Amino acid sequence: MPAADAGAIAVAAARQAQLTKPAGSLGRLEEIALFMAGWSGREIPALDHLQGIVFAGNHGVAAKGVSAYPPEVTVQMVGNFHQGGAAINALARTCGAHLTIVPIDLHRPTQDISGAPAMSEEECLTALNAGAGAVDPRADLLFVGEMGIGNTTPAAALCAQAFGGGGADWAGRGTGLDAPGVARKVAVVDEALALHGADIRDPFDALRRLGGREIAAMAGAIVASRGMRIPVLLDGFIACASIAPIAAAEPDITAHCMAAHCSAEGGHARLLAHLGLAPLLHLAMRLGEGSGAAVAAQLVRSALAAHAEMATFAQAEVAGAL
Ligand SMILES: O=C(O)c1ccc[n+]([C@@H]2O[C@H](COP(=O)([O-])O)[C@@H](O)[C@H]2O)c1
Ligand SMILES: Cc1cc2nc[nH]c2cc1C
Repeated sequence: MPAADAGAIAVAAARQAQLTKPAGSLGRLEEIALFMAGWSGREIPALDHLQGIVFAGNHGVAAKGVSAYPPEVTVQMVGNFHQGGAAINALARTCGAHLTIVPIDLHRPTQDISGAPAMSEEECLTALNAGAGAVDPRADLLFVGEMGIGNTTPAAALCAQAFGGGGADWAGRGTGLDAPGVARKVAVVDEALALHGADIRDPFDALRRLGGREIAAMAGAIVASRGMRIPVLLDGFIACASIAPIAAAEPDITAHCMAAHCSAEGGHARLLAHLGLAPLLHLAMRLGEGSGAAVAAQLVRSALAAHAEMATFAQAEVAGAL
């Protein structure tokens, strides 16, 4: 897998040091500019092609009463995405993202993970490839998000499998479950782990048994982006959980990723800590759809604008540090 361009980072850092501000005073905006320099290979990175992808899938485990909403909302929200009426449509418009909607076999939910593998090998591979194939090679930044009623349950199971712990450590309220609902969800995650845990051989097998189509697709998109040196803004709990199986085996896989935000979903902060990612925002969001990533994309724009447009001390004839 390609690494960031250390030469471009060094040149961009030298530029940062000359801009008219106390050294380091733009804080994480400076880090973002250097991160983008590393993955674009340019001293002054552009953000001309921002792509957002929302993958959608349905989950057999939703029949177990693990969501506050019915599964038909998934296909209905995909309709809303196509009509431009969802939160992500508004947020993508305002951050200047081109939005790609990728529903995957919505008429065919995965199997309930507490009783069977979610997908066959072929189904999981198809979903991974759908994710990889949705990435626009011209993108200079990608954000990934999802829609799938019930998907915080497989996401919790993937986290537990990757980083240890059980349902109680990783299952949260999702779309707004009450306490008995969360207790059901904890039990379902633990059943899935008991059924599959010992058989899981590798990250692909974890995604196949415990994941879902939109989850595997996000993993495919994240890995494909790395191959193309496209940096990625990860959205919430489910988007981050998609890469957990691979990250547990190969921590460097998220080197081209930034965590857009820490969602209100209980396990997300813990998951980000395991991934070694410091979220850009804490907004108590828990929507999914790539919505937190679209908001964070505005920060990337701000970071790159300052990096590209500020005068140097010499240009502005401002005295440097003592
Ligand atoms: O992004 C998050 O952190 C997040 C947290 C909670 C819920 N969601 C969204 O809500 C759905 C999953 O919640 P649930 O309760 O149906 O498992 C799915 O469509 C996600 O996009 C998303
Ligand atoms: C309405 C609705 C919109 C969503 N977007 C992402 N997950 C969602 C879940 C629901 C219920």
